[in-house]
Amino acid sequence: MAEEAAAGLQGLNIQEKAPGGPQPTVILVIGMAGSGKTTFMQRLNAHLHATQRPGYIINLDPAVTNVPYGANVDIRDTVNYKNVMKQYSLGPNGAILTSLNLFATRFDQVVSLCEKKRDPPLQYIVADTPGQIEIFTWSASGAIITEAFATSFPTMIAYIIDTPRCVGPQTFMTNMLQACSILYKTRLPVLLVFNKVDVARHEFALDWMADFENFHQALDSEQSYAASLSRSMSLVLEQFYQNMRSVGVSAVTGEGMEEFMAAVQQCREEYEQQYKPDLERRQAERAQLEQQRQAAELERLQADRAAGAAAAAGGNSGLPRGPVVLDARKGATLQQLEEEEEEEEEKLRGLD
Ligand SMILES: Nc1nc2c(ncn2[C@@H]2O[C@H](COP(=O)(O)OP(=O)(O)OP(=O)(O)O)[C@@H](O)[C@H]2O)c(=O)[nH]1
Repeated sequence: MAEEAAAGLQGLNIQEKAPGGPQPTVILVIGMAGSGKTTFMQRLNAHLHATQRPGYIINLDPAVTNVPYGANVDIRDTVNYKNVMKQYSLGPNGAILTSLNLFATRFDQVVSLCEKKRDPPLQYIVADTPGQIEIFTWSASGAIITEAFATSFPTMIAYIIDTPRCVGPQTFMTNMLQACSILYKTRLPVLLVFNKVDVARHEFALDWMADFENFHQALDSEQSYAASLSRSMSLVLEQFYQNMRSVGVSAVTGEGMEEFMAAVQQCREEYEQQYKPDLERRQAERAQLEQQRQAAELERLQADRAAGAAAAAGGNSGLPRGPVVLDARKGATLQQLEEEEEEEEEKLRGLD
């Protein structure tokens, strides 16, 4: 595995694929800057090792200076973020986005690495994403990477939340809206991971999600426009909360990690029952549309060829050969018109 990381993606020759057995679950770790993604990755990696669940760790953050967990694939081995910044005269966020775009073009190779036969077989593939959340969730490269995983493996999103910061109802609402938008964009199972429970317990958040009146009470003291927006949004999000799984963890102490693993299993089941049939339906629809497009193209091509052949057979006049009835003179054929024309010419010659 170290060799793969050291080699980056250069010159990979992946031939052996894992046989039919159960596929590993992909956990995409997403969250706002400072929510504790990297620390959580480190904890999860340690937990997988301790409980003997073979995992494969991927770092997709090109700007991170220190990766405290041993990544099997690291975007930094393939793309140099600082060079990208210089070469394309970009700022830090533009360079992260461009690095991710460059990496996405070769992501099929990462998927092949994940599919490679191993003994014991992989159970989990965990990917850390850039701290600037929108660079992954709202970019084409983020969508390509997510879809590449989701079409190959059971995939879910672990949305990391900084619990102590969410004690403020408006920060809580901002986090919920982000999670909701990710759910609707990717359609993948999303697990809300309330991190840092060693600093602040997450039960208040569960309470707000279970009953919006409790959330409104928390907002009572605030009269700003943002507070009233949060109040309205809590009603909109009621349905979203009902379908949402959540778990409280501490990436520092390791609390809640087994509950997290159990929730991941439930998300995997949800993927199999809901996302996969939907994905297969969308793929079938896409294939049917492609078939229809090809049939229409073929028909157009055949019509063009037929018209071309007819034009060639009609000589330079461009008119089809034979006694074709012309519109301008009802009943007159091309032959008749030519004869009449000759007669006219003879008459004129006679006059001369
Ligand atoms: N007390 C406590 N602190 C935590 C926990 N998880 C992370 N932290 C701290 O939160 C800060 C941010 O953690 P990171 O893991 O760097 O967060 P991140 O989301 O990867 O940050 P970016 O890469 O900048 O987006 C660090 O100081 C961590 O030590 C936790 O469970 N408990």
